[in-house]
Amino acid sequence: MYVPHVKTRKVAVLGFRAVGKSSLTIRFIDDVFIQAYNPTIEATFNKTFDVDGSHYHLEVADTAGQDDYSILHSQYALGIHGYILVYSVASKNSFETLKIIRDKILNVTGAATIPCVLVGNKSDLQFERQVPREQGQALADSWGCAFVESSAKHNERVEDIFKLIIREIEKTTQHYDMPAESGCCCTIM
Ligand SMILES: Nc1nc2c(ncn2[C@@H]2O[C@H](COP(=O)(O)OP(=O)(O)OP(=O)(O)O)[C@@H](O)[C@H]2O)c(=O)[nH]1
Repeated sequence: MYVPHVKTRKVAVLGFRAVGKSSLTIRFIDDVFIQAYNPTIEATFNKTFDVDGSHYHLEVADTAGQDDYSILHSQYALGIHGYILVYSVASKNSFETLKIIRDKILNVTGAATIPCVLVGNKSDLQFERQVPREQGQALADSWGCAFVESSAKHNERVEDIFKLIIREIEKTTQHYDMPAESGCCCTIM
């Protein structure tokens, strides 16, 4: 009997408070949207899905909202294959804060670059927009990462975020699934 090989990948969802990290995660996992705001302490979710013909078991760490002065806990820096960095298109401050968050990840991991997807969430709030799409795209280009604007509320581009992070991880980590005897090591684990 053919048993498909499942690759396990761990990602962390990081960003300023109330940008929609939990909403995106829960929309992806359970396809629901919760209007009420409940600050996250931390939560881990799991989902198995297919990307580009491969099976993935994705572990998603939904983190507490960060500000400029928050300490990045090491569990979100080590053992994570990729990062989903979320701002709200209706909050310039949340966009600026992401630059600091990414620097903290680079500091803690010691990596020069990290597999990541930059996400401008709440794209449905067009009349409250403070961050033009072009600015998001330019930041993602400067980081060499994928970019998407999403709406957890309207379920727009949500699954794409998780497919994109898998693709970003695979670009840099083809060797994760090699047998241990091959003597390979991982970059940011
Ligand atoms: N209009 C709109 N509201 C959203 C969207 N995503 C989330 N929200 C709302 O924004 C608020 C915060 O959402 P959360 O998902 O709790 O945000 P979070 O980033 O996980 O919050 P913390 O964990 O406290 O940092 C809630 O009231 C959500 O309903 C979206 O795409 N559009």
